[in-house]
Amino acid sequence: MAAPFVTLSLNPAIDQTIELEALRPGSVNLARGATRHPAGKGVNVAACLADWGVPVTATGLLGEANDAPYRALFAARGIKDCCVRIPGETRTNVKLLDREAGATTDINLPGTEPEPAALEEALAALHVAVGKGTVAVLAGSLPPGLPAETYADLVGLLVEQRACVVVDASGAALSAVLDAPVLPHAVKPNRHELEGWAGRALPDRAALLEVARGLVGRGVRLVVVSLGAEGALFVTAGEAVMVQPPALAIAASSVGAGDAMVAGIATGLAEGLGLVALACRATGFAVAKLQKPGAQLPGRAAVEEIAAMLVVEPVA
Ligand SMILES: O=P(O)(O)OC[C@H]1O[C@](O)(CO)[C@@H](O)[C@@H]1O
Repeated sequence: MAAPFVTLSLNPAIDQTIELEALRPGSVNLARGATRHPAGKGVNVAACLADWGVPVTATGLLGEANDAPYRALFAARGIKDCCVRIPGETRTNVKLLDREAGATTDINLPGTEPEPAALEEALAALHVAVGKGTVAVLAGSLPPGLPAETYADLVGLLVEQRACVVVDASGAALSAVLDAPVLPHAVKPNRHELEGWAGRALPDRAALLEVARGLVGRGVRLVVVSLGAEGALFVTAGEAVMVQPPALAIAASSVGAGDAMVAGIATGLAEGLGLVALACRATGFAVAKLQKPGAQLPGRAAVEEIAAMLVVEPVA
């Protein structure tokens, strides 16, 4: 039977977050401590969906040598584990959390090139899980050796299966998706990723809106541009709104806030929410995540409370 929500993680990562008083590049830095979380964009989206309380299937690739934290995560959150194991380890990405600056420096490794048979098996598992009405989330970088068109080709196949496809990718993989004849239902670039696609700086709201509307004009039904502390811009054919998050202190970490937003978008699409409600839901997910380490939401009531407080501004 088709799953309601499916995520694909072809290049997951264990996030090692190292907490520093202040990051001093080029010097010896004494850490306050470190934590490790099973992560990667698709895994993070799946974890947030599970916290929201909807059934979710995780597909993709995991290194068999260090899959224990993923097994534990999937078991604890009730996520259906359809990930294919490959020889070796899932990469570890390092996040340097600078408490003084309130900023995180990400050091993301390339990951492991999968054998063609393992990739084929992972994609077969994705197609088995997906059916009419499934919200399928393709998120994160591609591992070495995979062509940039990997997501673009998958979008075509998943749309044929009548899934609602959401893509969170960057660089050449995002460009290939946006240049393909069959487009996903929704994309969520950040400013930098959208600038990469546009080939120019997008310094203000007007510039972001113009490019987002261009994508909607090409056939993407929903474009969400995440802007960190500034909030996010949500654009469809008929409407555009900006949601500004409250000026909250980040209690835990900002890593994965974009993934939480993608999970919120996925639930909004599954429920057929209007743009304003979807924008508040998605931003509510992202803001709620900031209060927790790793990809965790504090629970439906807390997310809904945050979503209800958000200021939504129509954008012309
Ligand atoms: O797949 P990418 O683009 O390398 O990003 C992976 C990183 O993104 C995150 O999912 C946060 O968005 C981290 O958990 C992870 O380390």
